[in-house]
Amino acid sequence: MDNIKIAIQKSGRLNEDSLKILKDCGIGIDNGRDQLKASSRNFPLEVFYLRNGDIPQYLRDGVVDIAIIGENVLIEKGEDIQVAEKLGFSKCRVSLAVPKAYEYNSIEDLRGKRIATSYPNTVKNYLSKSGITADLHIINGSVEIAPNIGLADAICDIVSSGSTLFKNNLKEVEVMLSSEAVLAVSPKIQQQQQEILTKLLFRIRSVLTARQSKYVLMNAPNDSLDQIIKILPGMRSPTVLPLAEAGWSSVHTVINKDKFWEVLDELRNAGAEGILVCPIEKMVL
Ligand SMILES: Nc1ncnc2c1ncn2[C@@H]1O[C@H](COP(=O)(O)OP(=O)(O)OP(=O)(O)O)[C@@H](O)[C@H]1O
Ligand SMILES: O=P(O)(O)OC[C@H]1O[C@H](OP(=O)(O)OP(=O)(O)O)[C@H](O)[C@@H]1O
Ligand SMILES: [Mg+2]
Repeated sequence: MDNIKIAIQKSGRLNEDSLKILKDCGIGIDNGRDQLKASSRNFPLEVFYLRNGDIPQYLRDGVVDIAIIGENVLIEKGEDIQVAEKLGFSKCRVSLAVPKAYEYNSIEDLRGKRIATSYPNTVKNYLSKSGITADLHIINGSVEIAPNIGLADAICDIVSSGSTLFKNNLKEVEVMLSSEAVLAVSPKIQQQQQEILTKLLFRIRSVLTARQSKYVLMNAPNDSLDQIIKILPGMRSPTVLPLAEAGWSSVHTVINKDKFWEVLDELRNAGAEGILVCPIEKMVL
């Protein structure tokens, strides 16, 4: 069987988490330093290490079959390319920002202004929805410095914690889109590679579901069991096993990791004790 070719970012913010998700899928990659191409030893997959910004074109040309890429880059350069799955890491937004001192009222304030950005199509499309055009200065990095050196009146760039904006005396005024890493698919993918992709997606989804979930165990007095079971937002009904001590049971379930803290107090008030929360490695629904 032929391999499926996957592009991942060579270096930068997506590289480590992209390799990690493949590893969590049980895909071993012999990763020679400075290698631009590597094969898996136990899955029909070949990895190409590329620049994030170049990946849409490689997908379009069919040089690679799939890729892990920032959704924001697809929106900017590859609206024709399909997303197979959102991967839950490298979450950020693409926003417009202006100097802190500027009294911003609405998008109208940007009409005819100079905007520095690496995302010209995204900005143009966003402004055009309000019938606005601006003077775009396309730069590849350190965009946030542009207003301070007199190059632009506003910027459009990636915002995550907001600390880069803060350090450069800027404020976020419009969130144009939210982004995360995604698995994108070439429009030229062949049948054989599509079959490998189906297998890979099954593994990825099992990993993503497991990352979202926790295995929770607790001891509970039998007369509180009904109440505790009602509180637990489980996959299905929890497992209840008798403890050696009469009148007590052990309750096991799987819950969404964000939900755990929400229900913890309720569980304790209902009489649950010795609550254990364990990570789950893979979860097949
Ligand atoms: N501060 C951030 N927080 C979270 N995600 C981010 C952040 N900055 C960038 N990203 C996401 O990670 C992707 C890669 O960003 P990074 O800065 O590593 O590379 P790049 O300069 O966009 O790409 P290239 O590989 O072409 O040099 C971005 O497209 C975006 O989706
Ligand atoms: O809101 P924050 O948490 O400060 O993150 C936003 C910053 O992160 C990215 O830059 P990066 O560090 O990737 O540098 P780069 O410009 O060289 O890509 C992005 O271009 C912003 O500048
Ligand atoms: Mg960056």
